[in-house]
Amino acid sequence: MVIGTPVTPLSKIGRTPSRVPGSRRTTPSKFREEKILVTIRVRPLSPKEQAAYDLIAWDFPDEQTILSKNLNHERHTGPYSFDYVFDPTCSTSKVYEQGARDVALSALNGINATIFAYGQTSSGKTFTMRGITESAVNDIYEHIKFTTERDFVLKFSALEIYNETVVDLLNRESGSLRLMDDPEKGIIVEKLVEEIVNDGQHLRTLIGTCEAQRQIGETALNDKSSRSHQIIKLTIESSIRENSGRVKSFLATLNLVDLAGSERALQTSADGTRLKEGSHINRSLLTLTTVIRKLSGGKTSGHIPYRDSKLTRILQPSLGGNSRTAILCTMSPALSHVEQSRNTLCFATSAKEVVTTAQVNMVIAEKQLLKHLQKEVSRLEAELRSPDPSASPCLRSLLIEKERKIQQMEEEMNELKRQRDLAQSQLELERRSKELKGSDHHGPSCQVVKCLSFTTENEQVSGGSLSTTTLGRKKLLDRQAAIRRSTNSTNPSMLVHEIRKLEMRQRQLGDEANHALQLLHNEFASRRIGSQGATETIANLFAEIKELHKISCVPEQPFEIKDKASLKEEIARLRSQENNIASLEQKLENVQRSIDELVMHLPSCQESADLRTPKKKKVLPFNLSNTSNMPNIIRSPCSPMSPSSEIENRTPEYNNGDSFCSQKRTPIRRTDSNCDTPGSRHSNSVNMKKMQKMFKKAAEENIRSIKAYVTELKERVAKLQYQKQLLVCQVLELEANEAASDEADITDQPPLSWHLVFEDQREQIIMLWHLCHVSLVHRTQFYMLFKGDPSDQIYMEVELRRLTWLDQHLAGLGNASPALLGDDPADYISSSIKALKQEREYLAKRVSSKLNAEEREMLYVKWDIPPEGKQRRRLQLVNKLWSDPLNMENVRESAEVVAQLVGFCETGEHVSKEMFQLNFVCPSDKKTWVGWNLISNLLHL
Ligand SMILES: Nc1ncnc2c1ncn2[C@@H]1O[C@H](COP(=O)(O)OP(=O)(O)OP(=O)(O)O)[C@@H](O)[C@H]1O
Repeated sequence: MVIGTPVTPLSKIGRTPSRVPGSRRTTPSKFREEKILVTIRVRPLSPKEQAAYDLIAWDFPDEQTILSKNLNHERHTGPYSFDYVFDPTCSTSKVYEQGARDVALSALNGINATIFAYGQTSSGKTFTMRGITESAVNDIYEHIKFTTERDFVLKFSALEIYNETVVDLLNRESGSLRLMDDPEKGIIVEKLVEEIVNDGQHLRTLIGTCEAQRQIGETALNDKSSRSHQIIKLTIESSIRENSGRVKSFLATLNLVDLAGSERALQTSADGTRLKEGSHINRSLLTLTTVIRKLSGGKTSGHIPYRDSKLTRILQPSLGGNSRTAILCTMSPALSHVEQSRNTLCFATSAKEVVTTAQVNMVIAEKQLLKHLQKEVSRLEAELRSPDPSASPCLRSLLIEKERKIQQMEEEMNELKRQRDLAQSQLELERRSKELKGSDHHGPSCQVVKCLSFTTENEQVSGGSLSTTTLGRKKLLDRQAAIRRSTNSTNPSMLVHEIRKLEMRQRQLGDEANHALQLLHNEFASRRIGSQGATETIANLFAEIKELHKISCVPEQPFEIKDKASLKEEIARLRSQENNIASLEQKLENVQRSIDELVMHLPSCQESADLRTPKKKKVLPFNLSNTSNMPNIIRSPCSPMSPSSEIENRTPEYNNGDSFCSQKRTPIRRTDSNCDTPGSRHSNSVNMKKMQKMFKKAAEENIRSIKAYVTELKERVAKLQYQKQLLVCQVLELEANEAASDEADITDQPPLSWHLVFEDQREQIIMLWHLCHVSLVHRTQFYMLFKGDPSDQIYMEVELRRLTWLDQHLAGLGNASPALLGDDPADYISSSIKALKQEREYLAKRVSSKLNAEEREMLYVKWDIPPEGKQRRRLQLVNKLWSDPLNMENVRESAEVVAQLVGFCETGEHVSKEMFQLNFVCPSDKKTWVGWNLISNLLHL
């Protein structure tokens, strides 16, 4: 039978706290107050009593109550209530189970316990205690047998108090032993032999020896009357080794006390020695009764006469002290002993009011540990006050680590500052450009982000992530090129419809580019400025734009898709378009470069303008009064987003009839309209120098404005390209679905090659997560969910595309035109880094609750985290998570740890693949994308 932890009935919990004599000997952890467990055992009538036709004088209406039968027609005695009342039929094992076991086994858990039998002579104390002791010994060894995680040491000692003399029952020769007050341990019996118990049998032998040594005498009531109080003391120490390596020990004593019986000299017919014994017995029992009575009155201070007898001195801790206590009161049922029985019941009634305050006793070693820890704390405090790196290697390495981090942070700050300065200057440019554009808030710049433009394979990516490794970056550049090349798809009608829409926009872009070029041409032609080179450049640009227009011109077709063959045709057409888009991009690049060249020519323009002053006089469209309207005059051409009504060039106030300025939607016509107008004639009277200066300024601004616009066009083409790629992703998804029903479709994607592709893509994704400061939780979820299953293909592709795009965006932030980012671009990166930092802090808080001590320790050792400061270690631990994108071991372990910290498992109980949905909705809809959200929200995807 396995012995469980003893439990005290709630009803036993007392109210009155009491002093704890003897509690100083060990380190108590917590104490609990409870009343003494008091039970009554009534033995059967003895043969002698039966022979004398004695009657049973008591009734037992229930298990808790006893009352007299009123056989002599006297008044009723009782009823008396106790924790249990055992009638003459009850076995000793039942008495043990209900009246002693719980208390006795407390000693196994470091709580002192005392069980004693009290009663009139010959009432059955020794009989009962013998059975109790035997059962307790059995239970204790049973418990030890099944509690393998703890080491137990049992020590045995025994004494008797005979005629107020304490005698060692294991060593009678030692004579009378003295009682001593020990400040730590309370009352101790000097020189009392304590023997270590080997096993249960050894213990039984020792108990037997003591019984044999005990003073027994024959009285009229009992042939073998105990003439002394016997106390068997079992000290139980148990130790357990905790995870921390600290040994935790409990120490408690179980006292098994068999008191001598109270007796009446008359009844026992005692004389001589027996009379003397009886008088000592009675006196000590009287003291015990007094002590119990006083304690039961709730007295915790004041005089309690413990010292009036050796019995009460020794039992002091058990009576209202640091002990759980059970008193078994035995009585004869006989009518002839009813008076003594009443006394016993009175004693029991008092005893049940006594409250003890038992505590779990930790072994003194804990105090030593505490002292040691205090010393350690003082030492560390002193070290912190005057850090001496040479004194502690750990501290030194921490300092080095800190310095390294500070340096790294400084570098990051410098980089961010650099990016901020760059962005500020770009913002300044944008501001000026906006001033020129006046109230037009609907132009393409409102919709487009500069960074959408793709880099070529050979192009250097500037302003990229701070911790990019060359290897990782090179792979990503390769990937970007690969993405541009990749187009393989089938063609559902919906997608074709989408693609056609995009193509329409593409055509519009071509138109706008054309307009831009014409405007540029007109600017130069009408002013007759620029060199021969500039004229040639413009001519070339025209040709290119024409070409561009031709490319993007797709004949309108109905979108209806009839069968699979036509789907394939459409896809094939799209594939051919891919190159056209690339070439469109290239051409816009050329346009931009050409414009750059023209801007370079501006100083010479000024010179030539000065030289041709007389001619210019005739053609100058401006005078001083219309400078405020200049932004309206030199606005960019309309975009598909801009309503035509907003793009008209307003007529300057003072030149209402000016043909140049009054043209609507067609600034080109300015060249056709002769500047020999009333306005121009009026300008002849204006100071020529001032006009020249103004013209030069206007031309400059105009060209810059066109340049900015072409940049935007380029961006929009890039975005178009990206949108097309996303559509291709969707086609891939459909293909994957189709594959389930049509195996032939996947024959060109053998499992082996997919596996290799998967590994490659995963490495790239991991690197991109790192570069783009993507949330660790997102990384972990994705990593755990997608393990290379063929159905993961589309998810991998999409994740890669998203990240590639985002990475390009971040890399382009440093040199992109501000194009309505609105805020400081450096903020985007820093806010992502900040979000990641917050996420790490959040994870650090979960380390101690989600990882057990062993797991933590293992990771600390594995990741070389010095043993300094719990909190610091946790933070260092989470800082190592997902910190090395090239180390797949680190990646795998990081994913496992983060999964454990946030509490999701590989089976995807809390996450699903659908979370990484393919329809490219704004990622802000996804709850888990902490870092990604911040960035992508800003991109207006
Ligand atoms: N519950 C019982 N069932 C049967 N016999 C019992 C029971 N209790 C006691 N006896 C018998 O009664 C007699 C007296 O018991 P015991 O010696 O235990 O009394 P005691 O209270 O210890 O007396 P004393 O104080 O004189 O030592 C013994 O012969 C014992 O076997």
